[in-house]
Amino acid sequence: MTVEQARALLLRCAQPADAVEVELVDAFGRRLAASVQTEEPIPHFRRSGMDGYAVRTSDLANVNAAAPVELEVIEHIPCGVEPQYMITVGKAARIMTGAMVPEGADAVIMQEMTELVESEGRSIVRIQKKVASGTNITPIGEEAREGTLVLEAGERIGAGHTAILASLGYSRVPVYRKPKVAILSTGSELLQLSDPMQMGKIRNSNAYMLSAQIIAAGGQPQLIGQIPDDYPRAEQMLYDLLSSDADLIVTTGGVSVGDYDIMADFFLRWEGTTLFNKIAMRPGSPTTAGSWRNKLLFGLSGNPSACFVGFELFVRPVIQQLQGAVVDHAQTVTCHLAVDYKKVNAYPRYVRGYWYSNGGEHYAKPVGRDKSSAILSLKEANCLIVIPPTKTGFPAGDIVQIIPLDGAMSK
Ligand SMILES: Nc1nc2c(c(=O)[nH]1)N[C@H]1C(S)=C(S)[C@@H](COP(=O)(O)OP(=O)(O)OC[C@H]3O[C@@H](n4cnc5c(N)ncnc54)[C@H](O)[C@@H]3O)O[C@H]1N2
Ligand code: MOO
Ligand SMILES: [Mg+2]
Repeated sequence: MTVEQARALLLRCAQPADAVEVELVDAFGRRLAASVQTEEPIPHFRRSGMDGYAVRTSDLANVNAAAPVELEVIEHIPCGVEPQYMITVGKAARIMTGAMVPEGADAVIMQEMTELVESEGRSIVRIQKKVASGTNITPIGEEAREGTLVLEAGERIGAGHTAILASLGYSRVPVYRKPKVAILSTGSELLQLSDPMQMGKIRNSNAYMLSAQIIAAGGQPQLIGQIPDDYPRAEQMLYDLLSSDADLIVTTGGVSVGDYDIMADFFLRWEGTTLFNKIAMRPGSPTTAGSWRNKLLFGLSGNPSACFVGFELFVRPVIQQLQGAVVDHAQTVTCHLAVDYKKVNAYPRYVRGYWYSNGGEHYAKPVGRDKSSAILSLKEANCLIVIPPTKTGFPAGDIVQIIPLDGAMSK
Protein backbone atom coordinates (compact mmCIF):
# COMPACT_ATOMS: atom_id res chain seq x y z
CA MET A 1 0.00 0.00 0.00
CA THR A 2 1.24 3.48 -0.83
CA VAL A 3 1.43 6.34 1.67
CA GLU A 4 -1.37 8.13 -0.19
CA GLN A 5 -3.67 5.08 -0.19
CA ALA A 6 -3.06 4.53 3.52
CA ARG A 7 -3.83 8.18 4.33
CA ALA A 8 -7.04 8.07 2.31
CA LEU A 9 -8.18 4.91 4.16
CA LEU A 10 -7.47 6.48 7.54
CA LEU A 11 -9.15 9.78 6.76
CA ARG A 12 -12.31 7.94 5.80
CA CYS A 13 -12.47 6.66 9.39
CA ALA A 14 -11.98 10.00 11.21
CA GLN A 15 -15.07 12.11 11.97
CA PRO A 16 -14.69 15.51 13.68
CA ALA A 17 -15.03 15.40 17.46
CA ASP A 18 -17.72 17.44 19.23
CA ALA A 19 -17.49 21.17 19.89
CA VAL A 20 -16.74 22.99 23.13
CA GLU A 21 -16.76 26.69 23.98
CA VAL A 22 -13.60 28.38 25.18
CA GLU A 23 -12.71 31.93 26.14
CA LEU A 24 -11.36 33.88 23.16
CA VAL A 25 -7.98 34.28 24.91
CA ASP A 26 -7.73 30.49 25.06
CA ALA A 27 -8.79 29.91 21.46
CA PHE A 28 -5.42 30.56 19.78
CA GLY A 29 -4.29 27.48 17.88
CA ARG A 30 -7.64 25.69 18.24
CA ARG A 31 -9.95 25.00 15.29
CA LEU A 32 -13.27 26.76 14.87
CA ALA A 33 -16.29 24.47 15.19
CA ALA A 34 -18.71 26.86 13.46
CA SER A 35 -18.52 29.30 10.61
CA VAL A 36 -18.68 33.00 11.46
CA GLN A 37 -20.67 35.65 9.58
CA THR A 38 -20.79 39.39 10.04
CA GLU A 39 -23.99 40.66 11.62
CA GLU A 40 -23.21 44.21 10.59
CA PRO A 41 -21.18 45.61 7.71
CA ILE A 42 -17.47 46.27 8.40
CA PRO A 43 -17.15 49.16 8.99
CA HIS A 44 -20.71 49.90 10.05
CA PHE A 45 -20.39 53.71 9.77
CA ARG A 46 -18.56 56.01 7.34
CA ARG A 47 -15.16 56.33 8.96
CA SER A 48 -12.56 59.04 8.68
CA GLY A 49 -9.07 57.85 7.74
CA MET A 50 -7.30 61.05 8.83
CA ASP A 51 -7.26 63.77 11.47
CA GLY A 52 -8.61 66.80 9.62
CA TYR A 53 -11.87 68.30 8.43
CA ALA A 54 -15.02 66.73 7.00
CA VAL A 55 -16.04 68.83 3.99
CA ARG A 56 -18.33 68.97 0.97
CA THR A 57 -16.11 68.71 -2.12
CA SER A 58 -18.60 70.86 -4.03
CA ASP A 59 -17.50 73.73 -1.78
CA LEU A 60 -13.94 73.29 -3.06
CA ALA A 61 -14.72 73.06 -6.77
CA ASN A 62 -12.82 76.22 -7.74
CA VAL A 63 -10.23 76.32 -4.98
CA ASN A 64 -6.52 77.00 -5.63
CA ALA A 65 -3.57 78.62 -3.84
CA ALA A 66 -4.55 82.07 -5.13
CA ALA A 67 -8.22 81.59 -4.26
CA PRO A 68 -8.48 79.64 -0.99
CA VAL A 69 -11.86 78.67 0.39
CA GLU A 70 -12.86 79.33 3.99
CA LEU A 71 -15.34 77.02 5.70
CA GLU A 72 -16.89 77.47 9.13
CA VAL A 73 -16.05 74.64 11.56
CA ILE A 74 -19.39 73.81 13.20
CA GLU A 75 -18.51 70.73 15.28
CA HIS A 76 -15.63 68.70 16.71
CA ILE A 77 -16.07 64.94 16.17
CA PRO A 78 -13.84 62.62 18.22
CA CYS A 79 -13.85 58.82 17.81
CA GLY A 80 -16.83 57.05 19.27
CA VAL A 81 -19.23 59.99 19.05
CA GLU A 82 -22.15 60.42 16.69
CA PRO A 83 -22.01 63.77 14.84
CA GLN A 84 -24.80 66.19 15.79
CA TYR A 85 -24.94 68.34 12.68
CA MET A 86 -25.19 67.92 8.95
CA ILE A 87 -22.54 69.64 6.85
CA THR A 88 -24.21 72.18 4.62
CA VAL A 89 -22.81 74.68 2.10
CA GLY A 90 -19.86 76.62 3.52
CA LYS A 91 -19.53 74.41 6.64
CA ALA A 92 -17.00 71.84 7.81
CA ALA A 93 -16.43 69.71 10.93
CA ARG A 94 -13.19 68.99 12.74
CA ILE A 95 -12.84 65.19 12.73
CA MET A 96 -10.41 62.60 14.08
CA THR A 97 -9.08 59.37 12.53
CA GLY A 98 -11.62 56.62 13.11
CA ALA A 99 -14.48 59.01 13.85
CA MET A 100 -17.87 58.94 12.16
CA VAL A 101 -18.14 61.24 9.11
CA PRO A 102 -21.15 63.56 9.40
CA GLU A 103 -24.03 63.59 6.93
CA GLY A 104 -23.48 65.98 4.04
CA ALA A 105 -19.68 65.62 4.03
CA ASP A 106 -18.17 63.59 1.19
CA ALA A 107 -14.44 63.91 1.94
CA VAL A 108 -12.03 64.43 4.81
CA ILE A 109 -9.18 66.78 4.12
CA MET A 110 -6.09 66.10 6.18
CA GLN A 111 -5.12 68.68 8.74
CA GLU A 112 -1.70 69.34 7.15
CA MET A 113 -3.41 70.67 4.00
CA THR A 114 -5.39 73.26 5.93
CA GLU A 115 -4.97 76.33 8.09
CA LEU A 116 -7.20 77.12 11.04
CA VAL A 117 -8.12 80.76 11.67
CA GLU A 118 -10.10 82.07 14.60
CA SER A 119 -12.20 85.03 13.61
CA GLU A 120 -14.81 86.83 15.72
CA GLY A 121 -15.20 83.82 18.00
CA ARG A 122 -15.75 81.49 15.06
CA SER A 123 -13.38 78.78 13.84
CA ILE A 124 -12.63 78.96 10.16
CA VAL A 125 -10.67 76.39 8.18
CA ARG A 126 -8.80 77.73 5.14
CA ILE A 127 -8.24 75.29 2.28
CA GLN A 128 -6.06 75.86 -0.78
CA LYS A 129 -6.33 72.52 -2.57
CA LYS A 130 -9.07 70.43 -4.15
CA VAL A 131 -9.83 66.94 -2.91
CA ALA A 132 -11.82 64.28 -4.73
CA SER A 133 -15.14 63.10 -3.35
CA GLY A 134 -14.60 60.08 -1.07
CA THR A 135 -11.05 61.07 -0.06
CA ASN A 136 -10.09 59.71 3.37
CA ILE A 137 -13.52 58.16 3.98
CA THR A 138 -13.87 54.41 4.43
CA PRO A 139 -17.36 53.61 3.17
CA ILE A 140 -19.79 51.40 5.08
CA GLY A 141 -19.15 47.73 4.29
CA GLU A 142 -15.82 48.37 2.53
CA GLU A 143 -14.32 45.24 4.12
CA ALA A 144 -17.44 43.11 4.35
CA ARG A 145 -21.15 43.45 3.84
CA GLU A 146 -23.66 42.32 6.46
CA GLY A 147 -23.96 38.53 6.38
CA THR A 148 -20.50 37.89 4.87
CA LEU A 149 -18.88 34.56 5.75
CA VAL A 150 -15.58 35.65 7.30
CA LEU A 151 -14.34 32.48 9.04
CA GLU A 152 -15.06 28.88 8.19
CA ALA A 153 -15.44 25.90 10.51
CA GLY A 154 -12.19 23.95 10.72
CA GLU A 155 -9.93 27.00 10.31
CA ARG A 156 -7.11 27.21 12.79
CA ILE A 157 -7.40 30.30 14.96
CA GLY A 158 -4.41 32.62 14.57
CA ALA A 159 -3.87 36.23 15.63
CA GLY A 160 -5.84 37.55 12.64
CA HIS A 161 -8.78 35.23 13.36
CA THR A 162 -8.67 36.40 16.97
CA ALA A 163 -8.97 40.04 15.86
CA ILE A 164 -12.00 39.22 13.72
CA LEU A 165 -13.67 37.20 16.49
CA ALA A 166 -13.05 40.01 18.99
CA SER A 167 -14.41 42.67 16.66
CA LEU A 168 -17.54 40.58 16.13
CA GLY A 169 -18.08 40.25 19.87
CA TYR A 170 -17.10 36.61 20.40
CA SER A 171 -15.88 36.56 24.01
CA ARG A 172 -16.34 32.79 23.85
CA VAL A 173 -15.63 30.73 20.76
CA PRO A 174 -16.92 27.32 19.61
CA VAL A 175 -13.90 25.11 18.87
CA TYR A 176 -13.46 21.40 18.34
CA ARG A 177 -12.54 19.43 21.40
CA LYS A 178 -8.88 18.42 21.50
CA PRO A 179 -8.75 14.76 20.47
CA LYS A 180 -7.48 12.56 23.31
CA VAL A 181 -4.65 10.42 22.04
CA ALA A 182 -3.53 7.54 24.26
CA ILE A 183 0.13 6.56 23.90
CA LEU A 184 1.16 3.05 24.88
CA SER A 185 4.77 1.93 24.54
CA THR A 186 5.66 -1.73 24.20
CA GLY A 187 9.05 -3.27 24.87
CA SER A 188 10.68 -5.22 27.70
CA GLU A 189 13.80 -3.10 27.18
CA LEU A 190 12.08 0.14 28.16
CA LEU A 191 13.05 1.97 31.31
CA GLN A 192 11.19 4.83 32.97
CA LEU A 193 12.94 8.16 32.46
CA SER A 194 14.05 8.32 36.09
CA ASP A 195 15.43 4.75 36.15
CA PRO A 196 19.21 4.35 36.21
CA MET A 197 20.55 2.96 32.93
CA GLN A 198 20.94 -0.82 32.73
CA MET A 199 22.93 -2.84 30.22
CA GLY A 200 20.94 -3.50 27.03
CA LYS A 201 18.01 -1.35 28.12
CA ILE A 202 16.92 2.08 26.90
CA ARG A 203 14.68 4.83 28.17
CA ASN A 204 11.25 5.26 26.67
CA SER A 205 11.87 8.27 24.44
CA ASN A 206 9.16 7.55 21.86
CA ALA A 207 6.28 8.19 24.25
CA TYR A 208 7.55 11.69 25.03
CA MET A 209 8.41 12.46 21.41
CA LEU A 210 4.88 11.43 20.40
CA SER A 211 3.38 13.45 23.21
CA ALA A 212 5.10 16.55 21.79
CA GLN A 213 3.97 15.71 18.25
CA ILE A 214 0.38 15.22 19.46
CA ILE A 215 0.37 18.61 21.20
CA ALA A 216 1.77 20.24 18.04
CA ALA A 217 -1.05 18.67 16.02
CA GLY A 218 -3.66 20.07 18.43
CA GLY A 219 -4.36 16.84 20.34
CA GLN A 220 -4.26 16.02 24.03
CA PRO A 221 -1.75 13.26 24.78
CA GLN A 222 -2.46 10.66 27.45
CA LEU A 223 0.73 8.92 28.52
CA ILE A 224 -0.55 5.47 29.41
CA GLY A 225 2.88 4.06 30.15
CA GLN A 226 4.82 1.11 28.94
CA ILE A 227 4.34 -2.62 29.00
CA PRO A 228 6.76 -5.48 28.47
CA ASP A 229 6.48 -7.68 25.36
CA ASP A 230 3.89 -9.91 27.03
CA TYR A 231 1.01 -10.72 24.69
CA PRO A 232 -1.84 -11.41 27.16
CA ARG A 233 -1.03 -8.26 29.08
CA ALA A 234 -0.81 -6.17 25.93
CA GLU A 235 -4.10 -7.55 24.61
CA GLN A 236 -5.92 -6.72 27.84
CA MET A 237 -4.42 -3.23 27.89
CA LEU A 238 -5.31 -2.56 24.26
CA TYR A 239 -8.96 -3.59 24.68
CA ASP A 240 -9.15 -1.44 27.82
CA LEU A 241 -7.81 1.51 25.85
CA LEU A 242 -10.07 0.86 22.87
CA SER A 243 -13.05 0.93 25.28
CA SER A 244 -11.79 4.09 27.06
CA ASP A 245 -12.67 7.69 26.23
CA ALA A 246 -9.52 8.09 24.10
CA ASP A 247 -10.28 9.19 20.53
CA LEU A 248 -7.19 7.48 19.16
CA ILE A 249 -4.65 4.99 20.43
CA VAL A 250 -1.05 5.06 19.31
CA THR A 251 1.37 2.29 20.26
CA THR A 252 5.08 2.06 19.59
CA GLY A 253 7.23 -0.97 18.99
CA GLY A 254 6.57 -4.59 18.16
CA VAL A 255 5.13 -4.24 14.66
CA SER A 256 7.81 -6.11 12.71
CA VAL A 257 8.49 -9.84 12.36
CA GLY A 258 10.54 -10.45 15.51
CA ASP A 259 9.77 -13.08 18.15
CA TYR A 260 8.54 -10.45 20.59
CA ASP A 261 6.71 -8.23 18.10
CA ILE A 262 3.40 -8.49 19.94
CA MET A 263 1.63 -5.66 18.13
CA ALA A 264 2.02 -7.50 14.84
CA ASP A 265 0.35 -10.54 16.50
CA PHE A 266 -2.40 -8.40 17.95
CA PHE A 267 -3.31 -6.90 14.57
CA LEU A 268 -3.54 -10.43 13.13
CA ARG A 269 -5.82 -11.72 15.89
CA TRP A 270 -7.95 -8.81 17.14
CA GLU A 271 -11.65 -8.19 16.63
CA GLY A 272 -11.02 -4.93 14.77
CA THR A 273 -10.32 -4.32 11.08
CA THR A 274 -6.67 -3.99 10.14
CA LEU A 275 -6.44 -1.32 7.44
CA PHE A 276 -2.78 -1.93 6.59
CA ASN A 277 0.29 -3.53 8.14
CA LYS A 278 2.94 -2.60 5.61
CA ILE A 279 3.54 0.62 3.72
CA ALA A 280 5.67 1.13 0.62
CA MET A 281 7.98 3.62 2.30
CA ARG A 282 11.11 4.01 4.37
CA PRO A 283 11.44 4.51 7.25
CA GLY A 284 8.38 3.14 8.95
CA SER A 285 7.51 0.38 6.49
CA PRO A 286 5.96 -1.83 9.24
CA THR A 287 3.58 0.99 10.32
CA THR A 288 0.20 -0.62 11.02
CA ALA A 289 -3.28 0.73 11.65
CA GLY A 290 -6.80 -0.52 12.09
CA SER A 291 -10.19 0.43 13.43
CA TRP A 292 -12.29 -1.06 16.18
CA ARG A 293 -15.85 0.29 16.61
CA ASN A 294 -14.93 3.51 14.75
CA LYS A 295 -11.82 4.07 16.84
CA LEU A 296 -8.41 4.05 15.18
CA LEU A 297 -5.47 2.15 16.61
CA PHE A 298 -2.01 2.91 15.21
CA GLY A 299 0.93 0.57 15.65
CA LEU A 300 3.95 2.76 15.03
CA SER A 301 7.42 1.36 14.77
CA GLY A 302 9.65 1.23 17.81
CA ASN A 303 12.59 2.70 15.94
CA PRO A 304 12.51 6.37 16.95
CA SER A 305 12.87 7.96 13.52
CA ALA A 306 10.45 5.50 11.93
CA CYS A 307 8.00 6.26 14.75
CA PHE A 308 8.41 10.00 14.17
CA VAL A 309 7.83 9.74 10.41
CA GLY A 310 4.89 7.35 10.84
CA PHE A 311 3.25 9.87 13.15
CA GLU A 312 3.80 12.81 10.80
CA LEU A 313 2.48 10.99 7.74
CA PHE A 314 -0.48 9.16 9.25
CA VAL A 315 -1.44 10.24 12.77
CA ARG A 316 -1.11 14.01 12.36
CA PRO A 317 -3.67 14.26 9.51
CA VAL A 318 -6.15 12.18 11.51
CA ILE A 319 -5.76 14.41 14.60
CA GLN A 320 -6.27 17.43 12.37
CA GLN A 321 -9.37 16.00 10.73
CA LEU A 322 -10.80 15.15 14.18
CA GLN A 323 -10.65 18.93 14.77
CA GLY A 324 -12.53 19.74 11.62
CA ALA A 325 -9.51 20.50 9.41
CA VAL A 326 -9.82 19.83 5.71
CA VAL A 327 -6.98 17.40 5.04
CA ASP A 328 -6.90 16.52 1.39
CA HIS A 329 -3.26 15.83 0.72
CA ALA A 330 0.11 16.45 2.27
CA GLN A 331 1.20 19.97 1.42
CA THR A 332 4.59 19.88 -0.16
CA VAL A 333 7.10 22.50 -1.24
CA THR A 334 9.29 22.15 -4.31
CA CYS A 335 13.01 22.38 -3.50
CA HIS A 336 16.36 21.72 -5.10
CA LEU A 337 18.44 18.99 -3.51
CA ALA A 338 21.37 20.86 -1.96
CA VAL A 339 23.66 17.79 -2.00
CA ASP A 340 23.84 14.49 -3.90
CA TYR A 341 21.50 11.77 -2.62
CA LYS A 342 23.06 8.48 -3.61
CA LYS A 343 21.21 5.85 -1.58
CA VAL A 344 19.42 3.17 -3.60
CA ASN A 345 15.74 2.79 -2.60
CA ALA A 346 13.08 0.35 -3.71
CA TYR A 347 10.42 2.51 -2.00
CA PRO A 348 9.83 6.23 -1.54
CA ARG A 349 11.95 7.50 1.29
CA TYR A 350 10.94 10.25 3.71
CA VAL A 351 14.33 11.61 4.67
CA ARG A 352 14.64 13.91 7.66
CA GLY A 353 15.90 17.11 6.14
CA TYR A 354 16.57 20.78 6.54
CA TRP A 355 15.10 23.21 4.03
CA TYR A 356 16.06 26.82 3.51
CA SER A 357 15.91 29.57 0.91
CA ASN A 358 18.83 31.14 -0.86
CA GLY A 359 18.77 33.62 -3.76
CA GLY A 360 15.04 33.18 -4.23
CA GLU A 361 15.18 29.36 -4.48
CA HIS A 362 14.33 26.68 -1.91
CA TYR A 363 16.90 24.03 -1.08
CA ALA A 364 16.76 20.89 1.05
CA LYS A 365 19.46 18.63 2.44
CA PRO A 366 19.33 15.51 4.60
CA VAL A 367 20.28 16.00 8.25
CA GLY A 368 22.60 13.76 10.19
CA ARG A 369 22.25 10.02 10.31
CA ASP A 370 19.42 8.69 8.17
CA LYS A 371 18.93 5.42 10.12
CA SER A 372 15.50 4.55 11.54
CA SER A 373 17.11 3.96 14.90
CA ALA A 374 18.65 7.46 15.04
CA ILE A 375 17.48 9.95 17.64
CA LEU A 376 19.93 12.85 17.57
CA SER A 377 19.29 13.92 13.96
CA LEU A 378 15.55 14.39 14.62
CA LYS A 379 15.99 17.75 16.24
CA GLU A 380 17.81 19.10 13.17
CA ALA A 381 14.95 18.29 10.82
CA ASN A 382 12.48 20.92 9.68
CA CYS A 383 11.11 18.83 6.82
CA LEU A 384 10.82 15.37 5.33
CA ILE A 385 12.42 15.16 1.89
CA VAL A 386 10.41 12.83 -0.35
CA ILE A 387 12.91 10.75 -2.33
CA PRO A 388 11.19 8.63 -5.00
CA PRO A 389 12.39 5.04 -5.57
CA THR A 390 15.78 5.16 -7.27
CA LYS A 391 18.48 2.79 -8.49
CA THR A 392 21.06 5.52 -9.04
CA GLY A 393 20.23 8.27 -6.55
CA PHE A 394 19.79 11.94 -7.42
CA PRO A 395 22.46 14.58 -8.03
CA ALA A 396 22.52 17.93 -6.22
CA GLY A 397 20.27 20.44 -7.97
CA ASP A 398 17.53 17.93 -8.81
CA ILE A 399 13.99 18.92 -7.92
CA VAL A 400 12.41 17.19 -4.90
CA GLN A 401 9.25 17.68 -2.89
CA ILE A 402 9.49 18.29 0.84
CA ILE A 403 6.89 18.15 3.61
CA PRO A 404 7.52 20.99 6.10
CA LEU A 405 7.52 19.83 9.71
CA ASP A 406 6.25 23.04 11.34
CA GLY A 407 2.95 21.37 11.99
CA ALA A 408 2.06 22.01 8.38
CA MET A 409 0.81 18.76 6.95
CA SER A 410 -2.34 20.66 6.04
CA LYS A 411 -3.69 24.18 6.27
N1 LIG B 1 13.82 -9.45 9.83
C1 LIG B 1 13.35 -8.22 9.80
N2 LIG B 1 13.66 -7.39 10.77
C2 LIG B 1 13.18 -6.13 10.75
C3 LIG B 1 12.35 -5.71 9.71
C4 LIG B 1 12.02 -6.62 8.69
O1 LIG B 1 11.29 -6.31 7.75
N3 LIG B 1 12.53 -7.89 8.80
N4 LIG B 1 11.93 -4.39 9.68
C5 LIG B 1 12.81 -3.45 10.31
C6 LIG B 1 12.20 -2.17 10.32
S1 LIG B 1 12.11 -1.43 8.84
C7 LIG B 1 11.80 -1.56 11.46
S2 LIG B 1 11.23 0.04 11.40
C8 LIG B 1 11.84 -2.22 12.75
C9 LIG B 1 10.46 -2.16 13.43
O2 LIG B 1 10.62 -2.55 14.72
P1 LIG B 1 9.40 -2.74 15.70
O3 LIG B 1 8.34 -1.77 15.38
O4 LIG B 1 9.02 -4.16 15.72
O5 LIG B 1 9.97 -2.25 17.07
P2 LIG B 1 10.75 -3.06 18.20
O6 LIG B 1 11.23 -4.34 17.63
O7 LIG B 1 9.93 -3.11 19.39
O8 LIG B 1 11.94 -2.07 18.45
C10 LIG B 1 12.77 -1.60 17.42
C11 LIG B 1 13.81 -0.67 18.01
O9 LIG B 1 13.17 0.46 18.57
C12 LIG B 1 13.52 0.63 19.94
N5 LIG B 1 12.36 1.17 20.69
C13 LIG B 1 11.21 0.51 20.86
N6 LIG B 1 10.37 1.24 21.62
C14 LIG B 1 11.02 2.37 21.91
C15 LIG B 1 10.66 3.50 22.69
N7 LIG B 1 9.48 3.59 23.28
N8 LIG B 1 11.56 4.51 22.78
C16 LIG B 1 12.77 4.40 22.17
N9 LIG B 1 13.15 3.35 21.42
C17 LIG B 1 12.29 2.33 21.32
C18 LIG B 1 13.85 -0.76 20.37
O10 LIG B 1 14.61 -0.80 21.53
C19 LIG B 1 14.57 -1.29 19.16
O11 LIG B 1 15.88 -0.83 19.14
O12 LIG B 1 12.15 -3.58 12.64
C20 LIG B 1 13.25 -3.86 11.72
N10 LIG B 1 13.51 -5.25 11.78
O1 MOO C 1 10.92 1.01 8.09
MO1 MOO C 1 12.16 0.82 9.15
O2 MOO C 1 11.47 2.19 9.79
O3 MOO C 1 13.17 1.46 7.84
O4 MOO C 1 13.59 1.06 9.90
MG1 LIG D 1 10.58 -5.61 16.37
